[in-house]
Amino acid sequence: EGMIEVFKWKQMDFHNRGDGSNGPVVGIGPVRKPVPSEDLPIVFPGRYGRDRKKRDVITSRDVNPIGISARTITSNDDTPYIAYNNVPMGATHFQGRLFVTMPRRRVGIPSTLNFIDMRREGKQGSSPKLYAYPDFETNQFNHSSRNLVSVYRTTVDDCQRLWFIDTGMLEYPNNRQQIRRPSIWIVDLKTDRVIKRFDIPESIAETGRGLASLTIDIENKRDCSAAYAYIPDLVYRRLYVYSLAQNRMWSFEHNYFNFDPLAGDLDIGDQTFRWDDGIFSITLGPHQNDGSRSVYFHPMASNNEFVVSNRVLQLESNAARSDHGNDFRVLGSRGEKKQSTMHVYDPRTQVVFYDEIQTNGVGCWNTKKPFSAANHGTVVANAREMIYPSDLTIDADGTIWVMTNSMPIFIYSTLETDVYNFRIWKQNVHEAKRNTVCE
Ligand SMILES: O=C(O)c1cc2cc(O)c(O)cc2[nH]1
Repeated sequence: EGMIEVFKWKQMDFHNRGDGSNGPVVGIGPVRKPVPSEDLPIVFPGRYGRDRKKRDVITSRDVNPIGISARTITSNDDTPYIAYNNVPMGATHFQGRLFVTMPRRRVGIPSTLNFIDMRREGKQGSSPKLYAYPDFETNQFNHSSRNLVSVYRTTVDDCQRLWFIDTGMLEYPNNRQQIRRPSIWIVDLKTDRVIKRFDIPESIAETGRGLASLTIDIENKRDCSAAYAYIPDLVYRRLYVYSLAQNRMWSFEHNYFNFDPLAGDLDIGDQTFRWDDGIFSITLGPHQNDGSRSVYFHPMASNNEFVVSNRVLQLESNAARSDHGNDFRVLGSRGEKKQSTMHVYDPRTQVVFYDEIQTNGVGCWNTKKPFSAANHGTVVANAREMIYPSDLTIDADGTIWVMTNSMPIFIYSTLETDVYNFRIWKQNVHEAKRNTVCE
């Protein structure tokens, strides 16, 4: 019942900080060089400008809304590791490796994509150091235009591939720099080789700023090339579709991708602030007999859930329609103060599990029951130890993984470095729904 604390950190640390202090680690973790499938152009900092005009205004994430400046450690831009600046965001488990992302929202982040080797360093309640993935060099954004800049979250598909978006952006406060095109990456987890990198065209997404997650739709495991990625853009409030088979991308717009102006006032970790994040998380229901499936989605600054068929999204010509008719539908409201970052449908229990940011916990909805506030349950809520659940994933064994990262305190106040600020939790899906309305 509830969630089990797996790891906790006061500050995040790395096996390779890049400053020689603990030296490159030899003989642990994958050492193969990733091989991108295409020649990539060199792109210079500033080429893509700061941001598109519409949102050139400073957002509440840049400055404290009541004017008190949060602690910022800038040092100089070359410092490879500044412990305080490392705030983990994503957590995805695959066969003993737990992938942990560290978006580059400050300087001093040695590697944006990392993993914990659970077999070597899986002791419950410990604070393991991170290994860069697929290797340290690929994480050095200033060494090559082929390298990673900033990753928010990852996902593993049914073909044992790790997918993620490199936003291509250094998201420093009041100084965002789009240093190369945002790109979709696919890594084969059996070989740790990069098997695909797709640069997202400027005609689709002006910047990579709001590309914080993606969801992969594969109709049949025997055809791994027939994969679609559904990508919410929380800043420009669009839903992008990438077809691996066609190597093409298209973009949907809909009012349902917008935040709810009445649900943007948040009170988390003793910070009160207003956010305007639009469509944020996408999850897929079960395959129907005709192969179609429901695509559930929600904006973050909203209590509402919506749904569309994957067949609608998969047809590029639908994206160009000015009127989507009834293709996109409102499911309903989860209830007051039920804003959510990530959510995932679990096929074993037919339950959707989701991060709740205002209650600092995990909620659930059994898809066999009508979508009503009364049918949403609480798996766990803990305002002291689960401040701001930033990611929720479910692995192939039916284990839920949750990252809590105290993000609002980092942005608007100061993290205490002698308390545990970051935690990773887990729970079996059947246990998670036990004694809740989701049974
Ligand atoms: O992943 C998130 O929670 C996230 C990323 C991101 C980037 C950004 O520029 C925003 O304004 C909000 C935001 N949320």
